[in-house]
Amino acid sequence: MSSRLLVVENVSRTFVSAADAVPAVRDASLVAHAGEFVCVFGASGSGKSTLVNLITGLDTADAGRILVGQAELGLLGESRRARLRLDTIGVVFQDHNLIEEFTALENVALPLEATRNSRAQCREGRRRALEQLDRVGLADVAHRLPRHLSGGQRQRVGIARALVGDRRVLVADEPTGALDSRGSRELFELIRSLCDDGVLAVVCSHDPMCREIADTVYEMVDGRLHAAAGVPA
Ligand SMILES: Nc1ncnc2c1ncn2[C@@H]1O[C@H](COP(=O)(O)OP(=O)(O)OP(=O)(O)O)[C@@H](O)[C@H]1O
Repeated sequence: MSSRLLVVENVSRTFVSAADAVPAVRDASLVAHAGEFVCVFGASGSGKSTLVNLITGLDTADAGRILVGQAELGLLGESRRARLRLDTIGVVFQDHNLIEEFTALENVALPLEATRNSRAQCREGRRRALEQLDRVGLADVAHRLPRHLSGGQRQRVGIARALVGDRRVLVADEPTGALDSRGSRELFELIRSLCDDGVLAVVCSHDPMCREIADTVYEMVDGRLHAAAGVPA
């Protein structure tokens, strides 16, 4: 397999309040490569969203280390972690989080416009956004508002937005939670084809279809990550 893009090494995260301490992620480790489809399979409350937040630098670990490419997240300040999300790692959630007043194209172009100001740069951003929409099979609905798209199409727009700007790592938290089984299969197959194209996808899901289609499967149980039986980690 090709280059190592993500390393999670003995990572833990406990939420402490006055009343109690919840160990949401406990001593979790995984290694993943460009072109790999990794499924983190687990029940509700097992710690998947916490892991997603740690991998994407939206939250910080109490122990252990996480490397995305060459960057060690624990050594980066908030603004450099935000930069990493713009350059390398994109996130998709169950709720697509699109801006309802913006077209599909405008939504996808948004991450690029955060760092590009001139008109020429904006035009270039739109061109690259259209390229990403084409990659997820939605070039023909680029000018539609999210409310005129199906649930599956909205998730595809979310994936295009997560990858625009040549980001190579896609992290998804229950991306098919709001889709029927056909829509779920189509979305997982899209993610599969993006991986075949070199993207690393880490998909947290409790959908058994995700396990079937992934290259590597981890199970998350009470915050602990286990390589699923019979699957090389
Ligand atoms: N900010 C927080 N403060 C306190 N406890 C939290 C916080 N976030 C998560 N938890 C707790 O950590 C544990 C893991 O939650 P997490 O959301 O990561 O699980 P999950 O597998 O993503 O579940 P779901 O699919 O239902 O979102 C749960 O017991 C949850 O209540």
